[in-house]
Amino acid sequence: MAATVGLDRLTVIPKPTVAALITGDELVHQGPSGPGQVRDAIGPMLPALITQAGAHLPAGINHLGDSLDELTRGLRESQADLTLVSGSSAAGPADHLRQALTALGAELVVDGVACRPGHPQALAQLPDGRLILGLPGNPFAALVAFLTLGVAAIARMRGLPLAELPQIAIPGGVHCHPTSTRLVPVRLTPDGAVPIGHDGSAMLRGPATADALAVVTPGPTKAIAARLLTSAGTTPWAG
Ligand SMILES: Nc1nc2c(c(=O)[nH]1)N[C@H]1C(S)=C(S)[C@@H](COP(=O)(O)OP(=O)(O)OC[C@H]3O[C@@H](n4cnc5c(N)ncnc54)[C@H](O)[C@@H]3O)O[C@H]1N2
Ligand code: MOO
Repeated sequence: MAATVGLDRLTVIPKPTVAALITGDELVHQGPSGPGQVRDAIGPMLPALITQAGAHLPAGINHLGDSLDELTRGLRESQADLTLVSGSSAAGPADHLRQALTALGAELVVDGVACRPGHPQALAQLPDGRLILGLPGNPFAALVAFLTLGVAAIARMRGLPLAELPQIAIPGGVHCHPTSTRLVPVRLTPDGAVPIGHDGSAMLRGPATADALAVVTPGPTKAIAARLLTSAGTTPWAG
């Protein structure tokens, strides 16, 4: 098309690159989990999310143990524009993200987001400008964190505006959180959105079977309308 209108030089923005570091000594990657084990549910969902957000994942999914050294090395060696780290965003003895960021001289740009699930997410910038996004270990919380800060970071790296979220009625109402924005899996009907439950932060059943997520603003009681996270190309539900 550029050639047909006689253009010889074009400004292009390359697709951002993303790396994924999945941490957790308790994680297994095949078959059912045994005592003290958890099947990794974040690694399998990230490639499609990253592609839908418009980025590449050239080095695939990397699995790390729960040590500060391993995480610091993984972050230092990552060449990606945006590195995702799951499972070390909180403040427990095996949660090393903040210490690793300090060791690398990173600036913590966002330290927690007032949303449920997903509030321990963190966004940091290394001295050379590359970004690091901490995803909470609970799988629905990790999904929400990617959709909240991950999609926004990738959109801005691509020079794109953030998607406007349409409003939708919730005829039966939905409970608000007093101080945080709730992300609620919903089914879409001709009358509006209907919450489908199974929305605990460790659960993927609700989001996996939802048509979209309702973005419910904080309030004292129930909301009868919400914004809808469903715009094409940015969510797992886009058709
Ligand atoms: N002092 C605080 N502690 C915690 C807070 C807080 O704000 N302050 N928030 C809680 C919330 S909410 C969440 S969510 C978790 C996030 O913790 P981490 O990101 O450090 O994650 P872990 O503790 O390693 O894991 C939490 C939970 O998820 C399981 N997990 C981890 N990775 C995976 C995976 N890839 N696939 C499936 N499940 C995974 C892990 O086994 C744990 O059960 O922090 C709370 N604590
Ligand atoms: O981010 Mo946590 O409970 O919201 O899973």
